[in-house]
Amino acid sequence: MPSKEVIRVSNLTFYYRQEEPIIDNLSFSVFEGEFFGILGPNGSGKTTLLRLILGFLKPIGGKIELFGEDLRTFKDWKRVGYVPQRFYVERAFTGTVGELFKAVAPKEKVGWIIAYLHLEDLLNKQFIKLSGGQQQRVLLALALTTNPDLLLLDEPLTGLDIHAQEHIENILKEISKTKTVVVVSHDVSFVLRNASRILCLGMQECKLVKAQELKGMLKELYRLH
Ligand SMILES: Nc1ncnc2c1ncn2[C@@H]1O[C@H](COP(=O)(O)OP(=O)(O)OP(=O)(O)O)[C@@H](O)[C@H]1O
Repeated sequence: MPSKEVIRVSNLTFYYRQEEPIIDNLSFSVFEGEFFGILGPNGSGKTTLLRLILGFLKPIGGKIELFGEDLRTFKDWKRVGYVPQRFYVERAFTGTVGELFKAVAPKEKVGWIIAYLHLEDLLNKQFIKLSGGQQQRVLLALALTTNPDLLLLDEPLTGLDIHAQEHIENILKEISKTKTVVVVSHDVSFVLRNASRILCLGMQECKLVKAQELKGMLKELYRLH
């Protein structure tokens, strides 16, 4: 039996300014249990695509479905976890890590995730004063508090040192055993190591490829001519 579609994007079109199309008639599906990568050069629309899937932006044309339901009527947001780019949230989170968790859910509901990601020692610290790797673990934990079936991550490794990158990658590997994971990343080797299929944005035509097919396309994707 074929896997269920967790995300279905059909003929999606989006632009901020009509003269500059960002996403043009894009169609693809993400299936249950997949580790799905989204690659593309700066400005190719990766974050925009995630924001469309999350309903923060409305498509100009086409349709998005989550768990088989049209996004326009979808309400089961507990099934979807989102880890935004760390640099975007850094200034917005002024409190301690403990306060952040308190704002999201009661202690008995987030206790498991605090233990799972070893965040106990960080609870009294201010988010802004944590290291990049620690901040990323907190953002991951916040996204996991509802125990979502689908996790969307925007550049989870950016700005982290090798040690922190390895740590986050291992956590994501573990998480992907039980959840569908969609990752936007600039780190081609990270995506190649983990994703089974990869959507490449920003080429003349967006392409959906299997990981083993990607290597031959990197020149075109990143315009390395
Ligand atoms: N709110 C906005 N208003 C107008 N244009 C925007 C807005 N957000 C993004 N853009 C433009 O849309 C294009 C796609 O941006 P987006 O952030 O989705 O790309 P990206 O692939 O995620 O880039 P990066 O790799 O740099 O994070 C860029 O040209 C960007 O300047």
